[in-house]
Amino acid sequence: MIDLHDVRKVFPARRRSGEVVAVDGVTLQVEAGEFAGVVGPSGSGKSTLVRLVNLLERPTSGSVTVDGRVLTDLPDDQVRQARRSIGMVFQHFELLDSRTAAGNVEHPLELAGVGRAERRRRAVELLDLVGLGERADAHPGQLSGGQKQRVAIARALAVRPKVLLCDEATSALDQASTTGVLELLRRVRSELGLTVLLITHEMAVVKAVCDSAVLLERGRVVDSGRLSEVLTREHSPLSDALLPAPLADAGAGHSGVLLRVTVTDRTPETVVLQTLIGQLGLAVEVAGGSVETVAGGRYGRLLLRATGDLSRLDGALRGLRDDGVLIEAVPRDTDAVAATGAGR
Ligand SMILES: Nc1ncnc2c1ncn2[C@@H]1O[C@H](COP(=O)(O)OP(=O)(O)OP(=O)(O)O)[C@@H](O)[C@H]1O
Repeated sequence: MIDLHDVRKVFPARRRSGEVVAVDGVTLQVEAGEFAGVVGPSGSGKSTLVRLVNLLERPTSGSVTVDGRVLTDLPDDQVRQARRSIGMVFQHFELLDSRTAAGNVEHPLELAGVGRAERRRRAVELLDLVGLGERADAHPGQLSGGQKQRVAIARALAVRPKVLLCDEATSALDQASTTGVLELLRRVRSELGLTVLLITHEMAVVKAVCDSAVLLERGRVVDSGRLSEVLTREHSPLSDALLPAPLADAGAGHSGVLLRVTVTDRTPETVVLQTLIGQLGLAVEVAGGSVETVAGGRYGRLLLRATGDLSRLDGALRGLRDDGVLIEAVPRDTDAVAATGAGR
């Protein structure tokens, strides 16, 4: 549904001479119906990338294809037309203060030449869909942040887009509103069969709603994949960003062996504990880490400390790894560094 090929965007630098390469040769695909996230540190090119998808920014080079149309081949007037099948939601809502909630939702329909009665009917329907049917006549100043974002989502859906772009859509919201807006986005994605591309700097947002994610750094894709696959990787920039490593001092200064375990749906920690405690008779404690539910599966990273007769441990670890369990002993004299992944 969204296909970027070797896209590059170069801006003239704002406060100095020279250029800024905001997006540097990005190739990515988002399938129809997929909920994809783009994450990365500040300045990594996320906002620019999302604006390249609907050609709010024209790429310096490379191609952008949405729903089978190569937007980068189209002249500006046809791009404006094509943009109608792409909705966009912004961090700060960008609602018109002078208009009511319904008036804001009607706005893109007005621009598209839809008649008054049909506009109103559609606005009421969409405000119902986002749970704001009762507030159709409220002005943005009378609505909470979460409600304003719901109006903005209804407005983005007014022209029946196939693709919804979300630029830090929950970054200005408190936790409760964030949860509500993310649930709404998931629901409209399913009910309307949308493809969603969401950019965020918050990993929790990606874990809550995305099927797949792309990690950007300095305008380049450094890692990507479906979450259910990324989270089963022992070491990767994206899996490290999504699953926090155990605390640095979790294992320092203690006896026994520290073991780092990546928990996945297929290899739950019970398999490891059964081997270490049940078969080897070791005492095992959790020295750090967490396990959470992401994309419908259980994933996490645990740091275990095993004590007792360790003579058969190496063989047992080999057996576990042969069975697909992601487990490794943390080298003794670099416990703390290795446990955080900082030594990599
Ligand atoms: N219109 C512009 N003119 C010049 N430089 C720009 C322009 N837009 C973005 N940049 C630069 O491009 C780089 C990427 O910016 P962008 O806003 O896309 O990153 P980001 O990952 O969204 O950052 P943040 O999370 O802080 O919003 C930055 O160095 C930024 O200063």
